[in-house]
Amino acid sequence: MSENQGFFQRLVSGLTKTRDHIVSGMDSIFSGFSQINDDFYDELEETLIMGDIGVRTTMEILDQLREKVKEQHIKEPTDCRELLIESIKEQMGVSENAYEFEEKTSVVFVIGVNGVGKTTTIGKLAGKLRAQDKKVILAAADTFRAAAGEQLKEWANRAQAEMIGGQEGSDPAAVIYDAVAAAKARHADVLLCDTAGRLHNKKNLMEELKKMNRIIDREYPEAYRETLVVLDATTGQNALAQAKEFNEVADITGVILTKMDGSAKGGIAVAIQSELGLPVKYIGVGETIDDLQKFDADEFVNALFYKDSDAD
Ligand SMILES: Nc1nc2c(ncn2[C@@H]2O[C@H](COP(=O)(O)OP(=O)(O)OP(=O)(O)O)[C@@H](O)[C@H]2O)c(=O)[nH]1
Repeated sequence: MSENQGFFQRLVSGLTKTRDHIVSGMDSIFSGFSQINDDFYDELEETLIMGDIGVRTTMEILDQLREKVKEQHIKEPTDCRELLIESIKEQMGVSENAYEFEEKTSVVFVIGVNGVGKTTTIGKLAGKLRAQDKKVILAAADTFRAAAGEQLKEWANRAQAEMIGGQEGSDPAAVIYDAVAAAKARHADVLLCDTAGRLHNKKNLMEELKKMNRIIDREYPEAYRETLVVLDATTGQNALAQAKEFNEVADITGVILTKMDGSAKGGIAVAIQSELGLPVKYIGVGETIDDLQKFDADEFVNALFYKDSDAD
């Protein structure tokens, strides 16, 4: 098995629950109807919405499908499968320069509510960058939660990255200041900042992020900037709502969706890209350091719909 195929198969197995939830339902509609009629479209609509693809996106996908069916004089419901896959891919678009920060001297803020897998994700990302021989420094600026610093330290050790901060209750802005000084002095490639992304006080969160951003603007203006929000894919529509709220308080440049392996709600990746215009950049497909994958919309849809072979 080539490395690429292995990667695809891991994605396929990570998406098992989502596939069972969305694709099996759709396939039974394709085979269960003998003609394309309103009921057929209604059932597809329900399955897509239940699959967390989002209401607006579902409507657009179905409008496109209707158009294509008409244009191409399609009569058989089973012939709609490929058209539907095409439409889902079109909804997701492509984002350019998505991974530029990996190549540049950069500062990456990572935000997200408790328990979404933020610390684990930062550890995985550090591991990924270290594997590319990058010098990585972690800033433990989530200073509210007890043990957050310790947990991050464990990941820093695992990834062989340095960590700055970690004192519970210290000022996050001071941690960022120290971390920037360290990043400059040690010529780090990427400074990954774990921040306390608490949404229950949006004003405070906004102020805190602004303060940290001002420090970087002043002390490290040459650094490339990235703000990633971590969302738990098992929470479906709730993850979409969180992304929306974070987007109101910060200039989010991308999303990391965790726990795709345990989620039946992977369709949320489509909704986040299509409804919010936020690129999903990585997905978490397990708990170990290697379980973070770059997100490729085409590959994602292929892994959902063509589990046995490479669709390209
Ligand atoms: N299956 C699976 N589990 C994951 C994934 N990412 C994180 N987890 C697990 O989710 C749990 C929570 O992860 P943490 O990294 O502690 O979450 P957090 O968001 O940092 O939480 P706080 O530090 O409390 O804000 C841990 O048990 C992780 O192992 C993933 O992609 N797949």
